[in-house]
Amino acid sequence: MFADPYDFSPSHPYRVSSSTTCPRFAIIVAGGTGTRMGADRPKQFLELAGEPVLAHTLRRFAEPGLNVQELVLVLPFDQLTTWQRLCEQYGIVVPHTVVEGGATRWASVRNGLAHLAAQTNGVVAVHDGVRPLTPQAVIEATYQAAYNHGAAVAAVVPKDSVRGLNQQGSYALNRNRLRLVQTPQCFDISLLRRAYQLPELTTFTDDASVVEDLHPIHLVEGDYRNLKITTPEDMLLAETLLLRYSNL
Ligand SMILES: Nc1ccn([C@@H]2O[C@H](COP(=O)(O)OP(=O)(O)OP(=O)(O)O)[C@@H](O)[C@H]2O)c(=O)n1
Ligand SMILES: C[C@](O)(CO)[C@H](O)COP(=O)(O)O
Repeated sequence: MFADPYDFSPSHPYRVSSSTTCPRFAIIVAGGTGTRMGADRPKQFLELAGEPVLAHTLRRFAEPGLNVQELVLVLPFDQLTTWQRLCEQYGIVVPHTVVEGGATRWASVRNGLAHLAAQTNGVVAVHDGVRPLTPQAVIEATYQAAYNHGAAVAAVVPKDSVRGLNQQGSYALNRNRLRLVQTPQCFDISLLRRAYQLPELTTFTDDASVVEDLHPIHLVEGDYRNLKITTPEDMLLAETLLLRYSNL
């Protein structure tokens, strides 16, 4: 269904050293306000199974087996002390660096990337702070695939039928030729930096859409449990999944 993420052909330009020695970084974007959630605070701070959503997400990337060197957390500029208080209240001790976000997701990623300006070599993952259920295997496979291909994104096959809209009404789309895109989205760090030096477009919805004019995007099999908390019912679903799958 997906191209093999472990393509070890010797000629690939991105395979310059063994993947275990290639530095890994992560930018967790949590600079949004959560308008669609409609809660009394940004959804990344809501309590999910006893902890803020963001604490679950950070822990996924702090797993020792992943070997992530630096975790950059992007927050709304006016919520830095809120997060500091939550860390104290819930005893969140995952090492991370906090960076102020921007007006759009694109601007938040760019700020996170600016913090990694000294890093010239390695793979960087960009991940939504509101995806607290990403399995380790998906994170590892996406880092690996970016090491092998330069740019890799987790995605799943749509489960529902899909229709496009036209002047007459709507028409059926072949869902076997479509993918629903998730995060993490992992990139060679120099490639991502080049892409984020270009102007922001209104068509950008994720990092793959920022990079794709410069480099092909390799798809890695994602996971249906890797949901993005967007509207209130997602909180119920996420809580159920977290309790059911404690060892994702
Ligand atoms: N200026 C922004 C906007 C979004 N994000 C982050 O990007 C991820 C995906 O965005 P989305 O689910 O749309 O979050 P919000 O923008 O907070 O939600 P909404 O669109 O409903 O306001 C979230 O982790 C969000 O915090 C960000 O870092 N900076
Ligand atoms: C990046 C993303 O999570 C991939 O599915 C998604 O595009 C974010 O979209 P949103 O418009 O910020 O909700």
